[in-house]
Amino acid sequence: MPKPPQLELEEIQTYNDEPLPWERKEYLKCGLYSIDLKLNDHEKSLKGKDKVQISELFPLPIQYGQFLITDQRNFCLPWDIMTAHKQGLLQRGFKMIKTNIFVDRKRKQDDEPIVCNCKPCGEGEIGCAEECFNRVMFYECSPKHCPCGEQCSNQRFQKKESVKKVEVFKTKNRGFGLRTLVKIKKDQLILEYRGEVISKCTARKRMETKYLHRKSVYFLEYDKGEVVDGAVCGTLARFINHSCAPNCHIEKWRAPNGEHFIGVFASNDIKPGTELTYDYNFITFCGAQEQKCFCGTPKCRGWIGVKHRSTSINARE
Ligand SMILES: C[S@@+](CC[C@H](N)C(=O)[O-])C[C@H]1O[C@@H](n2cnc3c(N)ncnc32)[C@H](O)[C@@H]1O
Repeated sequence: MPKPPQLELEEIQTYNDEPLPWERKEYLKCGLYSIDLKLNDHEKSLKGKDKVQISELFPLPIQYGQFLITDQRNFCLPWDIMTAHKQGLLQRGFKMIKTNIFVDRKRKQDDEPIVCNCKPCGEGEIGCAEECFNRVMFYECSPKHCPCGEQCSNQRFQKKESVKKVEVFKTKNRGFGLRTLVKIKKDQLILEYRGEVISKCTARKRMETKYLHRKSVYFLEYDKGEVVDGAVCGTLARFINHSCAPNCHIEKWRAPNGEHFIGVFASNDIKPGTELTYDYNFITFCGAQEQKCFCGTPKCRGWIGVKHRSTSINARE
């Protein structure tokens, strides 16, 4: 059996904003441990340490605890953690997450799903193709309610049908970028852009504090008054750079519970080894102001972000 890599417990993320109960739960679920999130007396006594053992944060049962700590077993890291580790993402303090984290409000739970009028199809046929009115409206069908059942092809985000073989690489002058290792077809969903869903007010606060000296910004408009922040956690989509002549674009799809899926889609067929890019200017990329563009294409406009538009976080409120 191959030896599992030795993972250092990561540096603890600290958040200055007082967390709400569901936010704390969501962070813990996603493995983002923060000293500031745990405020009982025992945890407070741990403050000031750079690194904390998980067993210190969650005291283990008396009889079983010692066994859990000392027992050694081989294990295989899950694919996404392993990939992130190999690409050095863990060291950069970035976590992959499976769903968005809602920081300033609760996730919507039971919105009335919109059901299409497609006819159930025979075995081997594809349901909810181009004519499906949910698809036309950029709504994903609900697995529980769609008349096409298992054959519905309009649940790409929910079925996580993204391109798995992509790779983070270091560019010459634009930080890290993302490229595909496989052929991608026009209109294919490449990746979901996930992160923390925050209000524009929180986004502005973050810009003025913890992101003040950061060169890279990871905000993407989620809904009216809200943005997805992919800086601390998200998917590899947050490594996609801007280009004035891009090969991808962003689409926003409605989820059956009333939330949204933000996706990076292929604008044309893309060959393996090609860097993935989209145009930040055609979607609100709050905060990415006055950055020089180094996309290097003949169509380059010289700047990325919202420099020449009145859509910054401040201007919108
Ligand atoms: C969403 S991040 C993209 C990933 C980023 N390059 C990284 O290393 O994490 C956006 C940031 O990447 C950089 N960037 C993206 N596209 C660029 C471009 N065409 N020219 C210059 N910088 C770019 C800018 O610093 C921008 O704020």
